[in-house]
Amino acid sequence: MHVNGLIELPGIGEKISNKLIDHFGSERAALEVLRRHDVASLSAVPGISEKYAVSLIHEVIAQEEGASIEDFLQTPEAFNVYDKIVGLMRSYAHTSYSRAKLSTYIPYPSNKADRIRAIQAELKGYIELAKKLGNDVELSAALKKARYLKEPSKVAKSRDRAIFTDNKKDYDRLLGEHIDRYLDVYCIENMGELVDVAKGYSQSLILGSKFAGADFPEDMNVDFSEGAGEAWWLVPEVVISFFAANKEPIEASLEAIRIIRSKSDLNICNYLDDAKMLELSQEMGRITPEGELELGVDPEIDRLKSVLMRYNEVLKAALKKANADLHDRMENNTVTLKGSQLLGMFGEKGEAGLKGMLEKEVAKAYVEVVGEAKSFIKEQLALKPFEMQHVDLMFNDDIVYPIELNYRAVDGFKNAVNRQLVKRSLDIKRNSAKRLSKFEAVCKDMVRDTLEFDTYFAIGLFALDYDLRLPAVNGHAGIRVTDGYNIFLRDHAQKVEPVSYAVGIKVKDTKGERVVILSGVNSGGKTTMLDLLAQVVILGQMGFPVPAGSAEIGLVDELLYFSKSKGTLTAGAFETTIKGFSRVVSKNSKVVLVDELESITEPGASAKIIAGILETLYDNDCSVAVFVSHLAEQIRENTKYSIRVDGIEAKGLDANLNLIVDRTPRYNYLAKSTPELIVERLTRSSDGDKKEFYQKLLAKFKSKN
Ligand SMILES: Nc1ncnc2c1ncn2[C@@H]1O[C@H](COP(=O)(O)OP(=O)(O)OP(=O)(O)O)[C@@H](O)[C@H]1O
Repeated sequence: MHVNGLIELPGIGEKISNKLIDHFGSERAALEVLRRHDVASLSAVPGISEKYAVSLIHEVIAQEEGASIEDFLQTPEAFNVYDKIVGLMRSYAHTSYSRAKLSTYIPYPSNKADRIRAIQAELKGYIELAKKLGNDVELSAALKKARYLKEPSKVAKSRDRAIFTDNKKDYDRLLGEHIDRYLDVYCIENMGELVDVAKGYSQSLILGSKFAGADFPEDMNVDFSEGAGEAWWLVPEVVISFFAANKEPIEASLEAIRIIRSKSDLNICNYLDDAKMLELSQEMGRITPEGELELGVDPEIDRLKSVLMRYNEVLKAALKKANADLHDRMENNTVTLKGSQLLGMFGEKGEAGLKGMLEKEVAKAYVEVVGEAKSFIKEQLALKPFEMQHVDLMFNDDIVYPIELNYRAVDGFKNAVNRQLVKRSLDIKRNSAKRLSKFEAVCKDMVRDTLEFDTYFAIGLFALDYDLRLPAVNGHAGIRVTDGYNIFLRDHAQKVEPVSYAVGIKVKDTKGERVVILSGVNSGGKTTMLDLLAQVVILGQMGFPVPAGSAEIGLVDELLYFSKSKGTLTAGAFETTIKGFSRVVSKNSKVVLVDELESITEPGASAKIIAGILETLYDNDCSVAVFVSHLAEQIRENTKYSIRVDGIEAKGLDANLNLIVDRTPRYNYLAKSTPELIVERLTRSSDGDKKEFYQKLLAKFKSKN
């Protein structure tokens, strides 16, 4: 892009520029978004609507290519046709990225013939691709989930872990990499200091060899980096967070690429071979969108997690059962006291003696019940011997009833399990982060290319659905449409009749006249024909396929489309309209389409004005023009130029006396007007005096022709 700074672009003031820099992080990043024509990212900036984003991209294109959409589409009606076409096309996009991006394609002027042909060449492949992949529901589902990758929300700083380096160089590097956003980082001189500071953390990550082999206190959890302490080792959760936050679009892109490659010849994202695709998708399958490890990745982690989740409920159940069992066992017990034992109660040892004696009676049952409770806990939580040591401590050796748990021991148990989980998760996350970290840049490219694919694929699908074909493109202004149809008629109830027409290009029965009048019956399809020609010019000059069995366009620089005015204009509006027509004077090559200009004023004056405009266009070698008018004869009377008149004729009346219209214009033919046909219908459907009267009127028409 030739634009060096945001502020150089029209439409971007200081306020917007700051907003963009703020949102994208730097001016460079913002310019990159503009350079990519990425409307979707641009319109995600607060305060920037999609419409404004599209207009900014059009400015960028104007700077890059020296071609602006306003230069080509010279009238609101021309814009309207463009907007409607793009609107139809957008409905074929699967992603909001491509939907927005489709609005950035513009019709190019004639000096961009190479660009137009290059787009045509690229689209040719995508039209073929749409035939192969258009009905693939899996591809469509995958593409719908693709979207631009986002930065993950910030990972919270860990209070459990800290990094200790033994040298200033590593320390400065870590700060430079902003690792201190996620972990405390220390540069430590000696062992004493290290042990002192490390006390505040449950895990100490040590970089450098100074402390290797040193005697650390037993309760200190130390981890030595084998390498230079890269991000994946120090803060694997940060590396993983990017992939976790973007799990859906990354996996969707992988799936889309897999389908595209397996069902077509397109080697999309060729920098990612099948082995790498497999590795990436396996790694992605191991993490959850929250950045945790998926269930099943490591059975030990699953077990530890399940222990932490269920231990409370299992302990409660064990306790309840133990108390019930003890109660049941003792319920049927009777104790027989010998007389001496009974008397002993009143002796020196008193009640204590009796309790000691009774304890023996309960002890067996108590030990058995507690033993069963421990086994139950072990079995339910699948505990390991080391964890069972904590469970042992939960039960009192001395008999108490009801049996109670020692809650300090329960806490110790929970902490021990948690420590194991944290350590093991860290190890496994490090492995994942190490493997994933090499894919970060690749993922960005891959998702971008998938979204770009969807943009062209949408055009391919649109072309397939509307049966569009690439036109032949040549240098001199002209349009030929064979078996064309107006795409805006698609949803009409009537069957669309294909039409053929040419202006500025020689076909049978013409001399390739560039400026013509199109006459015809009311509702014959004249406006529909002008719309079709506008569609062909716009799509053709975008490098896109057009709605015709075959078509040829001579490239021009401007399209001027003027639709029918709603009635006679006031003097002021009339003046404005004529001023609008003064644009035809420019020497630029152009296509001019005008619908019934006569209705702006009285017929006599209109015919003179139209004749003048036609002469001006006639004198410009590189203009083509189609004027729809009912005043063909009067216009011809007002000019010495030989202007071709074509006509959409009603061939007559059918058995029900309805008009039979041939929608394809007949060259060099002034079509009968509807009034004449109506008089003919009245003649045929009446008799007697009335028939005679209608015949007389009809004869007037005939004599005029
Ligand atoms: N090729 C076609 N196939 C099917 N229907 C068509 C075709 N062309 C036009 N029509 C239908 O005929 C009707 C009249 O078309 P249109 O408005 O283009 O005629 P018109 O000649 O411009 O009429 P008017 O002289 O009243 O302005 C519309 O409903 C349109 O959908």
